[in-house]
Amino acid sequence: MSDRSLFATEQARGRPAYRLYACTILAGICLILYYRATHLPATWREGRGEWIGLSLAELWHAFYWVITQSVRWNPVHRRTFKDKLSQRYEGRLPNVDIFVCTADPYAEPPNLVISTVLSLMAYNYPPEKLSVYLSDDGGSILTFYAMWEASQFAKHWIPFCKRNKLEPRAPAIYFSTSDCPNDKSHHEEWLGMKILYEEMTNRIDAIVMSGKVPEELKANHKGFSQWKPEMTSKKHPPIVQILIDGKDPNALDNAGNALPTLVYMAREKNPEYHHNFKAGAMNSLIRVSSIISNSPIILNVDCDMYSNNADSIRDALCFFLDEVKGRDIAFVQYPQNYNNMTKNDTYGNTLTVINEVEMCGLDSWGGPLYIGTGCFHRRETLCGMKYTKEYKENWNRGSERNPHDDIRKLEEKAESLATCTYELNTQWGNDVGLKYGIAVEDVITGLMIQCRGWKSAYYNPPQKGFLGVGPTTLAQTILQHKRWSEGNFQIFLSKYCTFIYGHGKIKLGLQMGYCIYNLWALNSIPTLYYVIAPSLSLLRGISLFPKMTSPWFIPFSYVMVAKQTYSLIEALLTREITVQGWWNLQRMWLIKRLTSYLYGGLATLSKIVGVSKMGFTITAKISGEDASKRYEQEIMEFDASSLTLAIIEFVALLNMTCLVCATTRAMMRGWAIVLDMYFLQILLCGSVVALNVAIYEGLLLRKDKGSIPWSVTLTTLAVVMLVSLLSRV
Ligand SMILES: O=c1ccn([C@@H]2O[C@H](COP(=O)(O)OP(=O)(O)O[C@H]3O[C@H](CO)[C@@H](O)[C@H](O)[C@H]3O)[C@@H](O)[C@H]2O)c(=O)[nH]1
Ligand SMILES: [Mn+2]
Repeated sequence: MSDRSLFATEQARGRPAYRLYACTILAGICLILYYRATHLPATWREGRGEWIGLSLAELWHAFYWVITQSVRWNPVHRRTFKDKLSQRYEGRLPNVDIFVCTADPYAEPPNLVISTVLSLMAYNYPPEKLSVYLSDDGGSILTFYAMWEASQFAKHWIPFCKRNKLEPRAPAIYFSTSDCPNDKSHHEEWLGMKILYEEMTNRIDAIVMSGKVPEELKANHKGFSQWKPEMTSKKHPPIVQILIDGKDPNALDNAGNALPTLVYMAREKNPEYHHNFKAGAMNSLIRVSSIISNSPIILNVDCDMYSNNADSIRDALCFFLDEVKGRDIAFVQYPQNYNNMTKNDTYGNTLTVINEVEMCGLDSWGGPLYIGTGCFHRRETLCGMKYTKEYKENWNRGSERNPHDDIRKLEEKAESLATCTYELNTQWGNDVGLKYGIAVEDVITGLMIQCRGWKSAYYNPPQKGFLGVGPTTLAQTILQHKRWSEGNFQIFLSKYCTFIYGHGKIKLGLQMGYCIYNLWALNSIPTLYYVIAPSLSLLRGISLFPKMTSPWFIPFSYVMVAKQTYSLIEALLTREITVQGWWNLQRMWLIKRLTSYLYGGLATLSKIVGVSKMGFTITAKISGEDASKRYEQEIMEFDASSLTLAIIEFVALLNMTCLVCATTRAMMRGWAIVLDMYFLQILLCGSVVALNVAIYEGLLLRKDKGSIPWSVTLTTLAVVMLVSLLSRV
């Protein structure tokens, strides 16, 4: 590492041990496959069909396991040297634009949005170099009103944060988690700020509830006049309002310092033109910002992802400004962390394994995926530039506006860049900007950037950079993962399939890494088969695994036990997952495969044959009081649709039935014989039952609103009985 480096890359510890372990698993898997191929039952009555099915499922799992090794082979961790950055660049730090996306004032309350916006405006960074843009896909005057309030409150909030070095700088979070300081001098200031903040949020809440902004308030800003009664969220002209112009010498906070620029944008909406969801919003922001601030660096966050670390911009710049290793870095991705997870993470939403293990592994092959939020980009690479050795960034770039220019004229020009027709017959959404047509616009865009020769870096500091709101019910979790698995599978089936499109452009390890997610959807069928066929065979008295006394028993049991043990150790080593949390993760692993991935896969296929169109269901950021209480108590909320629940319940009840039958048989015939014949099958079936205890509770024991309706329980029970009987004929 040279002295001038602004960041360091370190290899994760324990790799030789891991690789040794991986080799033993690989050997075990080969033996299993060999055994399957050479011990095919002679007749169909003896389970030949099930055997073949099981072999195929195991073949798939073996392949998928190999794919997942890419990200565990050589993980790396990054460290930054911010003091060196300040020493060398303090006076000439580049301008930074920040893009925040919101889409619906009711699903994403304006108070949540502005708390995020305020946290970003208060970064520990020269305010005159900072511009924050909000894209409002709801085109709502309520959100605009909240933004206007935020622009006023910022004058108090930003100096308060900087003076007291607060963390986090999202007021909603700060005031709900910190207590009033004891010493008298700060006491008053603190209380005053809290009251100011609460009065503002109360005003905003009241206006959001009433659904309209009172006339006398509209007089406060010219922007309100842009809204006309006939406008709806689906049909309205483009609106751009510069709420704070950082270039205006009079735009100062109450300590006399400059303020960051703050811009509200609602791109034009018209049902006749497809708006391409978040990708469309981002592309409009790229254009609108290009004439207002045009900074070389763009940070992109979702409206719920507030800044939790005031130094994140400086950290990210350590990567970009490193003269040797930073030249080819296109984006710096932070992990997606949530602030609303319970201790044992009922729905396995913390993404800890992805954040702490897999992203670090991807980083060693050329960089993590772009995951849509908490990501710093170079403007040029987002706009389609290819990497060449000669490329030199112009860090001084920024719009050369005259502070006395007519702001309304500038806004009008910006509005003309955010119309529905602007992109017609252009490369926007294709080679320029974020890519359209794929449900995970972020992943595909990042992949295309990497295939143009760029790298990315993953930065996961101990003080988390960004925190957002994760799903809090089963239905939301399933829905989010359906969108993700659908979009990822879409990539795999398109011409952007990493093995083809990425071939020769990105490393094989990275191609494999992408496929971990691209192939989520395909995991559903083999998993479904694996939790049904062996259990049904158990019921029928067909043995599908080697006897306990056979030497082949060893590879099977080794792979099963060692993989689970490793997964538990990996989880515990992150220090963020409890044992109970790991167990919940295993349950969700099963549930996601049986629902999200299955539906995601089907949705992709139906889109390819043209039956359905792409959608983007926003993840809810608020939930009812009753449901929130159960969430806090870590009680599962079975609010998913009946069909979704039916699959989970079917698998749970079927395995229960099979386990009961096997136990009865063992009691009649003697445990020794039955265990020898069926040990692994019973183990598998028993594990599924153990994982599903929470489901049985929801089905049979609980009576609260979050439990499973009796109609669904009875229907599934009837189907399970029918299937069990039929299978024995
Ligand atoms: O038409 C739309 C739909 C969504 N959004 C915004 O997109 C963001 C992400 O939506 P959310 O419902 O929170 O989805 P998540 O599943 O939490 O999002 C993850 O996955 C998405 C891709 O599926 C990425 O775009 C996100 O950045 C990533 O956080 C939010 O800020 C929305 O306001 C829009 O701006 N316009
Ligand atoms: Mn989100």
